[in-house]
Amino acid sequence: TWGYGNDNGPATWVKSFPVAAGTRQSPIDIVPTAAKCDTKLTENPLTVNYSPEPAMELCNPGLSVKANIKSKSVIKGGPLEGEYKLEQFHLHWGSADKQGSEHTLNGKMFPAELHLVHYNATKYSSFGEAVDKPDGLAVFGIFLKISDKPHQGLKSLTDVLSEVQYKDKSINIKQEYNPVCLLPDNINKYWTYLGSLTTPPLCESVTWIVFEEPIEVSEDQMKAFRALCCGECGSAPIVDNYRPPLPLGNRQLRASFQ
Ligand SMILES: NS(=O)(=O)c1ccc(B(O)O)cc1
Ligand SMILES: [Zn+2]
Repeated sequence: TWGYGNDNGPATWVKSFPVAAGTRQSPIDIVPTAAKCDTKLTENPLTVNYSPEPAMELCNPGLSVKANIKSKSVIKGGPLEGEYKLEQFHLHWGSADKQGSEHTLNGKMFPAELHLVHYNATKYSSFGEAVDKPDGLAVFGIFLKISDKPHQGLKSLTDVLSEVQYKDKSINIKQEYNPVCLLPDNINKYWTYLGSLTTPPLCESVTWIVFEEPIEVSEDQMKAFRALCCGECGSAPIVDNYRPPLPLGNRQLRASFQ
């Protein structure tokens, strides 16, 4: 099956998933000077209405770490038509701080990138129905950068990652958890473009919203992600689970700010 190794990594995915060679693939390199500031985005601010998740499920599907959301947490506005409901969030990270993010900023990689995955609940009745529709999904991309202080919101998760170290392990976070704690302070400054899932099946169904402001995490928190395993005890660590950027082609990258 697909992965991030030499024999099954991003360059091989097109064999089983021809859309990998499509015209609206993700991630991309974000070049702020090439983005068009669109006042329609500022006039219609992005609104986030997240709710606390009691007993949030955290799992290790083998190539990342993922939290599944059951409560009604929704977003709308900005580039979105209708209301999009949070389905899950997960991350991509590197084996070292010099790499790990999927989107890049003027060619620069961040140590990690957090994805909050939403589906168009106005038009579709489930994530599964929305996942392959051109207006089906909206994903928040949030860059992580290293600081000397841990990220408090992520700490509830990084402190228990050892309990989902191996593939198919899952736990419930006892303390109720509101994913709003994962967002940067300023969500009014973002870039948006039409793209895809960054892993197979690579569906071209995502309106990407990538925030300018990173969230700050500690080196110890990065080490906790890098200690997760792809399989059972003794299997390789989950690291470098990122797809490198694809050409923007003739897509328009829009900015919500000057
Ligand atoms: N990495 S991503 O946010 O583009 C993403 C989200 C969901 C799925 B999926 O449900 O298969 C795959 C990739
Ligand atoms: Zn992702």
